[in-house]
Amino acid sequence: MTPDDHPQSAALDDAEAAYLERRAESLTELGADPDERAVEAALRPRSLDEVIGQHRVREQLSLVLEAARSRERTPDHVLLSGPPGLGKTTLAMIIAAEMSRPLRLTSGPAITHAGDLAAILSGLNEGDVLFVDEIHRMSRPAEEMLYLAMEDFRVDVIIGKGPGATAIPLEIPPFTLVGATTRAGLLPGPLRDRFGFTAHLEFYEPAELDEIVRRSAGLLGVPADPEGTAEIASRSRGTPRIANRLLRRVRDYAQVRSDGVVTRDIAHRALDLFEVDHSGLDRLDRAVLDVLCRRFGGGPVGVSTLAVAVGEERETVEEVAEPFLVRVGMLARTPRGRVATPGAWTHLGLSAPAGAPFAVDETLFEAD
Ligand SMILES: Nc1ncnc2c1ncn2[C@@H]1O[C@H](COP(=O)(O)OP(=O)(O)OP(=O)(O)O)[C@@H](O)[C@H]1O
Repeated sequence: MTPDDHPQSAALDDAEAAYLERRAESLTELGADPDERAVEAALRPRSLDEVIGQHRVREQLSLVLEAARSRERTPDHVLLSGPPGLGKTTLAMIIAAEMSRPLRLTSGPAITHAGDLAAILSGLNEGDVLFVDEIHRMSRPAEEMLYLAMEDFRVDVIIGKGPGATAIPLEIPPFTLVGATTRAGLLPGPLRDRFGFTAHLEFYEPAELDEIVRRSAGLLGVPADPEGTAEIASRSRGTPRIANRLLRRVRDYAQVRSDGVVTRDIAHRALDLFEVDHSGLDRLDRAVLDVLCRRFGGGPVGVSTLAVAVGEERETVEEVAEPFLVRVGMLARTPRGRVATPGAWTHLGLSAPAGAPFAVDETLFEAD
């Protein structure tokens, strides 16, 4: 099925195009190339049935939506958390499509004043789905306004300042808020508690990524053999967005340097060229491990220091590189800072010095 076959396609495409336009600048992986963005949009699953992996979340969400449909009520508010590129925006779009309702999209950093939020909320119609990306970055006053809106479908708009200020209550039609965050831990308890359904998206297994790459290759009309897609999947850091991006780069390589077919050898050569290694680590991942091992003897070292040492924003190291390195067992978080595991030393082809943290006291490490 092509994206255009889907009944909600037109409505989604408008919302999606406008939203992606606004956040293009911040999507470092996607760049501002309109063609790349169009391809990314075309590859998005349009219904829960098309979503690959995340079986539990899919099943839970399907139940929540079906129950709401049968009661003819708007579904409970939904919080989606997990590292970038795992499908939070895609799921928000699907929630709206499955409820046959329009999706309104905004993001936490765009809501700097409570008034910004009041304007968005007052423009909603009954049953609309409001997607707030990076919800943990909303301003405090807006957050407090959102509590009331989520619970009572009402906000108090404050007119004036100081002792003369008056609160004017404003009714809002019932709506569903879908919040997305890479940092669920940063959400204040009262906000988290107001979501009726919370789902944490996990990194994908290689077999699931392989299915995603095969589906995307099919949609893009890229001829690929099974070993070729498996090679791309195994180097995609457990992340569908990266899998799709690597597929596009391997396709480029296959077209320019070969006969256009994605084989294992072509994928191998292309990904080496783009500095994605066999475990899927990219330049930033390797830089983090390199600095940690070579400069700080394996740690422990604070994440801010690590970020400065690799020349990246703290958020990027914390939200992009770190979760993957923890997941593949190369980095651990401890109360005293980040430390390299034996796997990190092996990956870099180095041997851990006698005083490296893991050799000293394993009880230092937190369970997660
Ligand atoms: N389960 C899935 N099955 C197939 N493709 C997927 C799946 N999840 C995500 N994708 C693909 O990965 C791309 C990235 O997904 P999406 O933009 O929803 O991620 P995200 O979690 O919202 O990331 P960010 O927080 O960085 O915006 C989508 O274009 C889609 O094609």
